[in-house]
Amino acid sequence: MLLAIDCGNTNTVFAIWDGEQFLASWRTATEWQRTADQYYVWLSTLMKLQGIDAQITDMIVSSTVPRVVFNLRVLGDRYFNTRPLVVGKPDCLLPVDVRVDQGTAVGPDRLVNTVAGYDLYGGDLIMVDFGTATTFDVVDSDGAYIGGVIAPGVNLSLEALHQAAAALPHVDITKPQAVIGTNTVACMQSGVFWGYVGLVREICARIKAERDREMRVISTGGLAPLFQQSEKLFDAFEDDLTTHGLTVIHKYNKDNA
Ligand SMILES: Nc1ncnc2c1ncn2[C@@H]1O[C@H](COP(=O)(O)OP(=O)(O)OP(=O)(O)O)[C@@H](O)[C@H]1O
Ligand SMILES: CC(C)(CO)[C@@H](O)C(=O)NCCC(=O)O
Ligand SMILES: [K+]
Repeated sequence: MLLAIDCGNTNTVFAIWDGEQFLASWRTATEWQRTADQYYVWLSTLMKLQGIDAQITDMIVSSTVPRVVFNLRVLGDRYFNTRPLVVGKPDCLLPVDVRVDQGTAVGPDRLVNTVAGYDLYGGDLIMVDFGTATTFDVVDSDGAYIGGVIAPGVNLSLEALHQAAAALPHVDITKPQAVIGTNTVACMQSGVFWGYVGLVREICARIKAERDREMRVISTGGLAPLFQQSEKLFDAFEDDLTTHGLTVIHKYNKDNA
């Protein structure tokens, strides 16, 4: 059984797969201080609750926070007797090329999204991930990652307004009733919601123009459906794109070991 871990700057997802079959996933806040023993108590409790009793034999990790990797390695070593594959490390092979400026350390989540997108949809894609940051990953016709765009995340933008301006409250994102807000919260939601609709449209249009071809736009991340419900920004939405990509990379490394 495979334990696939996707650590973002805000949240970490643990997913369990039996071959091609998805069994369960759980989400926790990302905290680099958490020890292997803490992870194990949490994880084994949830596995028991879900009735998963088979042993974990393999682990793969994608982490945008380098410091958490140490304790996840210890988790594998101490409790599952396995050495995790870590996306982005030289001993983790990728089934696609990465064509960027020399010395660039591409976020492993973006590489994993590229692999997942190519596996599910083929080439010529724009993968949009609404996480801590909103990222656009451009996938070439042969599946290569050829660069993209990093924009501030939706929640981060709202939080920045709250942090920087004394009179602006903490606000959760939602689709506003109108563009013209008649109270502070509505004004903030309008700015971020419609600003984001414009951002996604403009960036995708410019990527397509720069590539001079049609490209499919695939979205992932908890906030994607909120944007899609009002405007058709994406050709498809994938709920667990990153964990799917992790299974593809794990299999590729097994097959090419
Ligand atoms: N309707 C909604 N309104 C506000 N927040 C939402 C809504 N739906 C989902 N979310 C939030 O979206 C986030 C989705 O998680 P996702 O994995 O896409 O990004 P993240 O975990 O915040 O970022 P990262 O992967 O960078 O850590 C969660 O934090 C969830 O609380
Ligand atoms: C952009 C984020 C924060 C999105 O999670 C992550 O992919 C990252 O830390 N990237 C490193 C820089 C890059 O991808 O070019
Ligand atoms: K994510």
